[in-house]
Formats: sequence, C-alpha cells, structure tokens
Amino acid sequence: MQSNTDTTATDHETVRAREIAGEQRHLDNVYHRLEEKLAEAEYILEDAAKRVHVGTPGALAERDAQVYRAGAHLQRLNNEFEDFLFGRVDLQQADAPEEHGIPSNTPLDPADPVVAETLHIGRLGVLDAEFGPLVIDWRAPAAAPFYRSTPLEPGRVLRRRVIRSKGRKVIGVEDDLLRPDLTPTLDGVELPVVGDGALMASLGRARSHTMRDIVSSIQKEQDEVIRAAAAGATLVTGGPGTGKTAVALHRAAFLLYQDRRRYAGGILVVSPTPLLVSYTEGVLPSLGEEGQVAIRAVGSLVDGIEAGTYDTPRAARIKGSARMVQLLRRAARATLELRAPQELKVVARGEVLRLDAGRLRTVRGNVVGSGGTPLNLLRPRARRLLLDALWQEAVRDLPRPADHYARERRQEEKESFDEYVSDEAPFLAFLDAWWPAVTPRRVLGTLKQSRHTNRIARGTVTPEESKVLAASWRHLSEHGEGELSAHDVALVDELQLLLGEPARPKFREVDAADLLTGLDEVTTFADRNARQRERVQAERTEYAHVIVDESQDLTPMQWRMIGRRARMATWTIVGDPAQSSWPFPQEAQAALDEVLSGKPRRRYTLTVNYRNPAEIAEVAAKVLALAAPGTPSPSAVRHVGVEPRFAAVTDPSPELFGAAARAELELLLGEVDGTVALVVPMDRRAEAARWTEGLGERVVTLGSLEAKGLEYDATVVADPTGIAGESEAGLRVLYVALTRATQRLTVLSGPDDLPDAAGTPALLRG
Ligand SMILES: Nc1ncnc2c1ncn2[C@@H]1O[C@H](COP(=O)(O)OP(=O)(O)OP(=O)(O)O)[C@@H](O)[C@H]1O
Repeated sequence: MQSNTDTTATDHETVRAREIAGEQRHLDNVYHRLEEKLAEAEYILEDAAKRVHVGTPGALAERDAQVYRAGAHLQRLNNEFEDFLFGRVDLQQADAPEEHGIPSNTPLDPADPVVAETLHIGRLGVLDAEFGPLVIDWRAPAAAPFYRSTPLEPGRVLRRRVIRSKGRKVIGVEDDLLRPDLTPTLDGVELPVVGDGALMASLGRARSHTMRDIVSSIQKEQDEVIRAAAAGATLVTGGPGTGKTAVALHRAAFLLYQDRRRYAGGILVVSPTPLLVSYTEGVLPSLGEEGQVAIRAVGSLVDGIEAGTYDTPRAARIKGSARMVQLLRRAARATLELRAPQELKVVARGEVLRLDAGRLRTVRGNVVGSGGTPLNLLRPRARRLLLDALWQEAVRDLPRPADHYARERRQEEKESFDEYVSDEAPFLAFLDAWWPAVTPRRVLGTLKQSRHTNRIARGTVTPEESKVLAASWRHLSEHGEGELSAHDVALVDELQLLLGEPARPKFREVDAADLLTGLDEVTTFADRNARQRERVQAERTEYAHVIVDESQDLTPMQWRMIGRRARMATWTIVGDPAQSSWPFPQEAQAALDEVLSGKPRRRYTLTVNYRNPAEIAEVAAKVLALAAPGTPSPSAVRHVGVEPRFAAVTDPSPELFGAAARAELELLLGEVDGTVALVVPMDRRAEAARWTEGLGERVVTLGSLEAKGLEYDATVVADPTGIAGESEAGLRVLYVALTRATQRLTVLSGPDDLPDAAGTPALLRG
C-alpha cells in the first residue's frame, strides 16, 4: 500500500506530465504553423526570382524589397532556436479593450479567479492562419506582463509559467502563482502550479565558455532597462552579477525589434576585452538577432588593428589621459617635420629660385594656419603655397603690374609657371619629403625615442612620464609596426583624426581649406565619385545605437574614440564604478559628458546579484568596503551552503605556490561540472599558464584585468595581495576577481598575506 506522501508525489508527477503534454500540443501547433510560413517564404523567393525579366525600375525595386523581406524571414525561421517557446501567462479579464495592440494590465475585478486569456511568449511572434497570436515575441508590449508582474504588483497575471524545451520536445514547466490569495481556475478547473520557479533552476545550472540568454527569466528591474526609451542615453549601474551585460544585449535585440529600420544603421556593443566578446557573442543569435549588431573589444574598434599587448598600469594611466590629445597633436606635426629638407631649389624662367629654411618655416605656418584641418589633407594647400612663394621669388625684381591688362597677363604667366614647376621632378621630390603622408603608426614610431618624446611632451606630461611612454613603444619599428595595446588603439584613432587619409593623387587635389570655407570649385565626376566613396566609408564607422559594457573602465581617450562612432547615436551605458580599473573617475566622467553633450539621460540601478551565492558575495563585500567605501553590495539571490575556501602557501618558492594553485584547481574540478578559472596578477600570467598545463578545457587561466565580465562555476583567486598591489585601482580589480564564481571560490594567498587562526588572509579580514 502507498503511503500518503508517496501518493502526493505521484499526484504531482501526474499533474506535471499532464501540464507538459498540454504545452507540447501547443508547441506542435506552433511548429506546424512555422512550417507553413517557411513554405510561404520559399514560394515568395521563387516567385521573385522569376520576375527577374520584368524590366521597369519600379517592378525591379519591388522585387528586391520582396526578396529581402522573404530572405530575412527565412533566415530567422531557419535559425535553430533552443527553447523557441519559453513562457506563458494566464490572465484575468482586462478592464478595458486592447489599445494599439497593447492589452490593459488592469483586471476588471481583482478578486476574479477565472483565467480569461492565456498568452504564450517566445523568441519570435507567430500568428495562426486567422492572425490570432500563437506565440508573442518576447519584445512585444503584450509580453511585458510576463516580465513585469510580481506578487506585489501582479496586474492581470494569475500564473506565470516558464516552459523548457529541447528541440521540439517540451521537457519541463516551472510555475509562479502570482495571486496566492485566489484559487485561479481555467475552464472550470483549478489552475495547477508546478515546480519551484524558473529563476533558481536557471541560476543553478553549470556554466560553459559562452553566456546564455536570460529571456525566460528576465526580472522586473531588468525588464525596465531593456524596454527603456531609446532617445538620448540610458545609464545603468549595478554591482557584479546583477545582469548588466545580459540586459545590455537583450536591449540590443529589443531596440531592433522596436525600430528595425532605424537600427539597421547598426548597433555597436563595446566590450572591454576580446575574451568577453567571445563569451557574449552567442547571446544575440540565440535571440534571433544577427548582422546588425557588432560586438567589438575596445582594442578592436579601429579596422585593421587588433590590440595584442597590455600596458603597465603606469603607461596605461598616461595613455588614457586626455592630456594625450595635446601631445599627439604636437607629435603629428613633429613627425611631418622630421627630416624635412631645409631648402627648396628649382630652376624656372631661366633662373634658380630658392626658398631658405626661414621662408619655408613661414610657408609651413601658413599652410597649417589655425583651422585644425587634418595634416595629410593639407598637402594640396602646401603645394599651392610653395608655388606662390616661388612665384614671389621669380617676380621679386619686376615692377607691380600697372593696370588691369597687365595684371591679367601676370596671372596667366603665374598659371603657366605653376603648371611647369609642379611637374618638375625636384619640386615633386621636395614636396614628398617636406609634406610626406604621415600615418598614425609612424607617429607612434617616432615616440619610442624618449628624447624626442620628452621634447614634444613638454607641458603635457612630465619627463618621467615621457620615459614610461617611450619604453612602452620601444618594440615598435621606425614606422610603428608591431603589436599595440588597447590604449594605443585609442591613440591611433585620435591620430587618424589629426592626420586624415593621405590625399589620393589619382584625382585632382582638392584644397581642404576651400572645403572648410564652403567654397567648392567646379568638380569633375571623378572628384565627386571619390568624395562619395569617402563619405560612405566614413558612415560605416558610425552607428545608430552604441552600447558600452563595463563602462567604468574606459579612459578619456577611449570615450573620445567611441564618441566618434556615435555622433548621431543613442546610447546604453552599463557599468559599475566599484569595479573600475581606471584611477581617475572624474576625468573619465568629464570625457563622457563631452561625448553625450546635452543628450537627455535616464538612469537605472540593478540591485540583485544573480551570479554569486551569498557565501561568496559576503567575502567580496569585505573587499568592496575597502575598495569603494560606502558602496552598497548587491543582494545575492541564492545560497549554496559552501563557504569560500582560504588556502595559503607559507614558503616563498614560486614552484610550491604553483603546485598549490594546481591542487586547488583539481579539487574544484571534482566539485563542479562546468568551468574553473585561475585568476592571477597580470605579471604572473606566464608562470600561471605553466601551472595549469594539461588540466583540460574546463580550466582557464586569466590575468586580473582579463577576468572582467566573465564567469565560471568555480574560481581560484591566487595571490590576492599581488592583485591588490598592481595599481592604484588594485583593490577594485581584486573585487572583480572575487566575484566571478557561481558556486565555489578558493582564495590562495602567499607568504605576504598569511591567514589568521580562522583562515582568512589579512587583506580579506575587512
Ligand atoms: N534574470 C536572470 N535570469 C537568469 N539569469 C540571470 C538573470 N540576470 C542575470 N543572470 C545571470 O547572472 C549572471 C551575471 O550576469 P551578467 O554577467 O550580465 O552580470 P553583470 O552585471 O554584467 O556582472 P559584472 O559586473 O560582474 O560583469 C549571468 O550568468 C546571467 O546569465
């Protein structure tokens, strides 16, 4: 005979199985409909292809538009969605009819327990043959109650359900009853409630090397950010693990859904490291969005350059500072003048004409003027002013023309003089040497000479700082070839602006000063064509919306670089000042203010830590109190029942320390199913890579700055004192390292920071 508890358990299983079977029927209907839509899209494509012979421009344009729409539709339907259908809400009767497709969220009678409407939520909207909603796109206004309703503010929602499926098979449902005070009914039968809630189930899962979307469990405060209006700038702060990265990516998908035409202009997501880029890259495709969103590391924003080295904290601090603008301006000019010939000598009109060093200096000053035109674009102007100066030499001893006819004749002579001289080999060779095309890398190449750097840096950085800068570029060739850091990339971008693209000699050279004054001479088709091409190229570096992740780390120079790609854009900026590795927040804020200049801002704070269990969050909070006193810790939503482990190596030998780190990693590999990370000070990365050799793919070794934004099932933070002492921002970097784990944390200290009797190293005793 069965006991009472057994009976209850069996009943639960029966109810669960029945509910799963019900959702399976709905999912089968959805796939059936999707197949019909797929066939329709294929037909449209074929039909459009047949219309290739219809000749009128209007018909061809319509065909193109049709092909585009059908192709996009096909691509989205063909996407292999995991959990295509993931949510359901059962709603009370609304107090008002739908308006503009948005259902009222207020019940006619809050005490009415009857389910009047059921909505299913999924990654894409699917309509049945009668245009009734089979699935509502998660981004549609009608789906908002799924994310916004809470037991405190349930709106019309009686029950919220998360549906889990694999391929086409429903494998589980998790319910939240939002009106426990009522006994909701559907078709006269009590509404069953299955499972313990979806959020906890999803947070407890093992982590892999890629981030998952959170579409089935977005929380209310996160949903408000995702659906915030696009205009101006949306600024989001929140502690580690509060979902800032996840929210930022879901917001990109939301914006595309809401205004695909506008955001077809491109959404740029700026990430701090290539590691975080590859970690987050899969999220948007899993939401059905690809193509319009470019996720790029801050060191990869300039085409053709991939930052590959790290600066020392000292060098990074100088390179990131806005003082570099002035220094680079001078460096660009100095590079132009480097090895410039001191005399111009040409033979024309039967005599030798010369411009000496003093005269050349004056001409150069006039070329540059005060307009701030990029140096490379000034070459046509340099050519013209040199010709003018030579002409003055040529007519030095002639009387001034007396009347209009004489002036006209002189002008004609000047024109043939210009034509003759500008084709002369000595003049051309001089121009090449005196106004060479300068590349950003070439400028950096000159700065590796500390004496040169010191000379031009006067008043912008100290002699000692210029030595640090020069040392950081010592590995570059004279032309600046060699690996660059993420901070260098921002400098290259700034230089690109100061220098401009070198003029293209193929076309008539356009005087940039004329362009600036608005005087446009008669242009050839080639000119217009070339300019048009330049404009299109320039537009490719501009985006309609820019999302900045880990914004707290951006330097003023990096803000300037990103700002140049977002002149017309709206913004979403997420970050956590307490995790900042940039030591001068006020300077960075000033650069951001300049970039956002006058755009309206809306601010949000995320308060719940979904990553770290409370046991780990508590240790991190101690470091937070030191790193950013007064900053509140986000509250952790779960406990794992295991305290972080503190281990120590008393012997100073690096080998013993390495062996201990390896042993700790092996221990953790046995305790968790997913990934395990070892985080070490930046300058111990090479030795740490040796400690972990052969431990397999689940183990990752990271320098402290590389850990930004990433997460693992378990982490070993080795040499916390070393990490804290790396720079002025070291404690904040340590705070980042301590908040990467979803289940287990081990802190391994060396002899500099031995634990007390309770096992806690001095640094973490708080
Ligand atoms: N609503 C949610 N449902 C399920 N998981 C969530 C939810 N919100 C966040 N998470 C998970 O919590 C973890 C932390 O999220 P995320 O990396 O976006 O946080 P973050 O605020 O960017 O953290 P950090 O500042 O440390 O980089 C991720 O695994 C994410 O999937």
